[in-house]
Amino acid sequence: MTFIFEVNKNKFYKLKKNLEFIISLPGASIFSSLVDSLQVACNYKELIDCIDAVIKKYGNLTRVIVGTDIFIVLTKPEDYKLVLTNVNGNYKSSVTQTWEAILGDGIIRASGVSHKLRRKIIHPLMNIKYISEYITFFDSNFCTDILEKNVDGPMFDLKPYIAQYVFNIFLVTTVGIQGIAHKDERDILHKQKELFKDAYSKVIKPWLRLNWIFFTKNRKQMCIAQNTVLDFIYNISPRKPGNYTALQYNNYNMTIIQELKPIFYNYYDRVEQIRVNASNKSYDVSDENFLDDIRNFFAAIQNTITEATSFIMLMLAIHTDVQEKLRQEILVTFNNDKIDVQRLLSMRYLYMVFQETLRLFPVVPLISRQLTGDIKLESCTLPEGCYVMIPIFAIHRNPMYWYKPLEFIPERFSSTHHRYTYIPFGVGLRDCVGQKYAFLFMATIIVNLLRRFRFVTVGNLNDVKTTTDIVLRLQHVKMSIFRI
Ligand code: HEM
Repeated sequence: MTFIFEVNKNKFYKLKKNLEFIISLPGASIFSSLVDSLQVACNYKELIDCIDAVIKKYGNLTRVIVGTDIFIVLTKPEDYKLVLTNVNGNYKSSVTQTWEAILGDGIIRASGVSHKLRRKIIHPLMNIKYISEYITFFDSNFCTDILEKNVDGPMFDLKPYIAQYVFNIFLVTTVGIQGIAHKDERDILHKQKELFKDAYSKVIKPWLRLNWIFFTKNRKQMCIAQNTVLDFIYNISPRKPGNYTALQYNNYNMTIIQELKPIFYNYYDRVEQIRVNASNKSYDVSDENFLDDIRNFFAAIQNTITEATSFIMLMLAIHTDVQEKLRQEILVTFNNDKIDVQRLLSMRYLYMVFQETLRLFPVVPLISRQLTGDIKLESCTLPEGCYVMIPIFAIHRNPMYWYKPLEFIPERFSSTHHRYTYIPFGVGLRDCVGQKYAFLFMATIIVNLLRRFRFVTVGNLNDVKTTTDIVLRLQHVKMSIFRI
């Protein structure tokens, strides 16, 4: 009894300390934060626009309410660097609970020892040496061949074509499968997208988390969507947990590529090594965790690369001078040769275009944490238990750090900038493990597209329409293509 009392007293004091700190911060009143939060929930405002407006008004270290939680927003590089590189800033915030249907207990949501172990396994597998082996798969004619029917035709949406290509490359590089039955592909991608939208809705409209009240048609659809994606992952996984049985066994028409060691085969070898060597048996990756990590890679690769490549292609179609300059670099570097990593990495202008697009359109626009201990900043101490948000989108468009922040100027990356004002892949202990994979894959697509086609669109940067769920997305990528 005394123990329970002590534990609750402790919790109460932590909460009190937390609230007192939040209220002491300069910024909008809790009441007006609540009004902003309701406007987002009712979709009168986009979350990232709302956060942007709050920061513009109140600056660094302010507060916003998202759903049921109050977040402290950090925009000063020195401050968020201290949080993201501190072990007390290693836990994801409550927001990620709503991502469970998409990510399960995979590495992106995991915390503590389980996260540390899986990151230790995955991180080395994503270095340039390993990723270079996948270049021959990134570099396929399929990427350009599927667009042939649109040459000299009317405007069309490029995004579904990129999504189809990314799906194929995800399969071959992670689990070594080529030639999946195409009838399922659209359905799986569509259901994954619905799950993303649903997870985001639950963040900003917390009442939707009460599944038992809202067991509506939508909830049933989400259960079907979740099971479809899980079944797909189960069917493609090289290892299957004993206690999971696919609802539908899809006998995909697939070929296993023998000459390649895909990411999750390497991953499993490392798990086996740990099992043999570890004296502590709890230091292990369960088969369920293994499956969830494939599911996380599916979500990460499919969504970030499809959206980021779409943003780059749209920027090139709007800024035809940049497109031409990049094409010249591509022709000088490769002409019609097969793509290799050394030459890809030598292309400075391509890298600038990549960086500038992710500055304006960071496909992961916000990151958040819940602190597991106090963190001392220069101006104050963030208390244990508080929620912290780092608005990458707003930081990348802050005029204090960027000259003409709303313009697309790849050349700005020809000179150095403050290391922590540009963070599309996050920073510190949980930064993106897939950044090299992302760059090499996207760079290969762009080289192949630009040396075969010219891309043209109508409108300018102000006409670009985005939406956010967990990822920043383009609504569509309408353009025409012509042969070079
Ligand atoms: C343009 C493409 C991408 C962008 C902008 C991006 C961005 C990010 C960001 C900002 C984080 C940090 C999240 C946080 O701190 O809470 C992250 C984490 C992560 N990313 Fe990416 N990502 C991209 C592509 C990829 C790809 C292609 C993969 C897989 C091959 C991947 C796998 C991951 C994983 C597993 C994590 C979690 C790392 C951890 O928590 O330890 N990402 N990504």
